[in-house]
Amino acid sequence: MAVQPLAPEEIEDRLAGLPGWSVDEDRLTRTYRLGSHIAAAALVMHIARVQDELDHHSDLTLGYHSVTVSVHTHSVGGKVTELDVELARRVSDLAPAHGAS
Ligand SMILES: C[C@H](O)[C@H](O)[C@H]1CNC2=NC(N)=NC(=O)C2=N1
Repeated sequence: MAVQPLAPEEIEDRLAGLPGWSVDEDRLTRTYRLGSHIAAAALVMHIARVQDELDHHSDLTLGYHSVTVSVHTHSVGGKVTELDVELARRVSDLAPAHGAS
């Protein structure tokens, strides 16, 4: 079955398992803080590799000591789907190894 937008209660349920993440204007988002700009850039690269693996891509904003991840699903008109939740879970799993918080 094709991916479908999640209902508001489904999004709340998924957010309960994704500490630090929130939904803003139909985007699943989190900002990570890192110890240096290079550490932040390395996190961006790691996330980019996972995104190509999943064939699902967030917008990544590289700051001085920060990375902001913002994702929705283009193919359903920019709503939050299970694909976004899966990417958020993958990012949550890999971020601590970068010292991200
Ligand atoms: C052809 C390719 O599978 C699609 O364009 C993928 C790529 N990455 C994507 N990323 C996101 N966030 N939403 C999509 O609908 C999407 N579609």
